[in-house]
Amino acid sequence: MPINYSDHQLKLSLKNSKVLIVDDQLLSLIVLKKILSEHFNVTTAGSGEEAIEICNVNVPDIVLLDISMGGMSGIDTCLKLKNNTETQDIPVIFVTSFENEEEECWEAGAVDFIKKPIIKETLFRRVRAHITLKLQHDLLNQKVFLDDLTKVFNRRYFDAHFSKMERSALREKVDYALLLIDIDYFKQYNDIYGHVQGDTVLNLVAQTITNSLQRPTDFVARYGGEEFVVVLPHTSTEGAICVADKIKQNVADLGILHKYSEYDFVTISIGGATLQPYVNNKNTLQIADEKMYESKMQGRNKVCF
Ligand SMILES: Nc1nc2c(ncn2[C@@H]2O[C@H](COP(=O)(O)OP(=O)(O)OP(=O)(O)O)[C@@H](O)[C@H]2O)c(=O)[nH]1
Repeated sequence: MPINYSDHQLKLSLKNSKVLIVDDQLLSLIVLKKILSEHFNVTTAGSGEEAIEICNVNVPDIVLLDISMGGMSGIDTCLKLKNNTETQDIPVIFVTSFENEEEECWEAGAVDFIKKPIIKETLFRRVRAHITLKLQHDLLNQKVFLDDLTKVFNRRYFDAHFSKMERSALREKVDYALLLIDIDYFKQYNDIYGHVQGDTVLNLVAQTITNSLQRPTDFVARYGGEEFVVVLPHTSTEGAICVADKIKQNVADLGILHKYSEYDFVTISIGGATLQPYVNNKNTLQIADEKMYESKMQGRNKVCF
């Protein structure tokens, strides 16, 4: 089912959408930028290497890529973007004056290509069409992968991304950590204060966990009713314990009264596990779950690894 933006919303999103133009010919960059910056937020890069750097820091909504450049070619730049989970969804349009490179462009993952000499109206309309599709795709993803109540990622997102991430961590031999977080005595909280207040607490805890994470690649998902899972890529056990302690403290510091709890406030129990590809490849999720249970057994408001 198509998702409809209102005209006003769409215009606003298009105006703010980020276009990256990559070309090693200054004149081409100037011409393309002049046409597109009337409608979009345009950045330029003079090489494939620079484009990759920009995309890693500030992901654009679309990339316009010259095929033949000194240094990294357009095709190699595109392949590099498509091989990185953070940048693989950026649509890439090739801009070319060559006739016989179409096949290679499609194979590299391009969504389209535009032939030189550039026709102003064609360029604008093609770019606009692809950005509109991208915005609709992002909106759909948001609806499919966000938890309605807390607005953090949902279980579906976690399941979809976790196994992919676990495989890439094993392949690249890097550590990553997983935290399972459960609100203590939440059944009693609902019973005493009511479900509406319970929902408010779930929201506050979700936001507190989110605010405790610092790296853009870290993420939190609602794993079940009152349970959250945090994924910390490229993180050692020591680092993950620091993050877990911080989350536990920040939730306790909210000071949400809970008469039933021996701590008098809402607290959380955390179980953690780290995947160390050189040492083990055990099921991190299962270990984190067992550790979380250990935290409960040790008196709650604890972190166990
Ligand atoms: N308000 C609210 N409550 C929920 C939601 N999802 C799950 N819950 C409640 O969370 C409670 C979880 O209770 P239990 O699994 O027994 O655990 P607990 O009371 O937190 O006890 P411990 O985990 O042992 O500390 C249940 O009462 C669920 O109804 C939700 O979306 N909103």
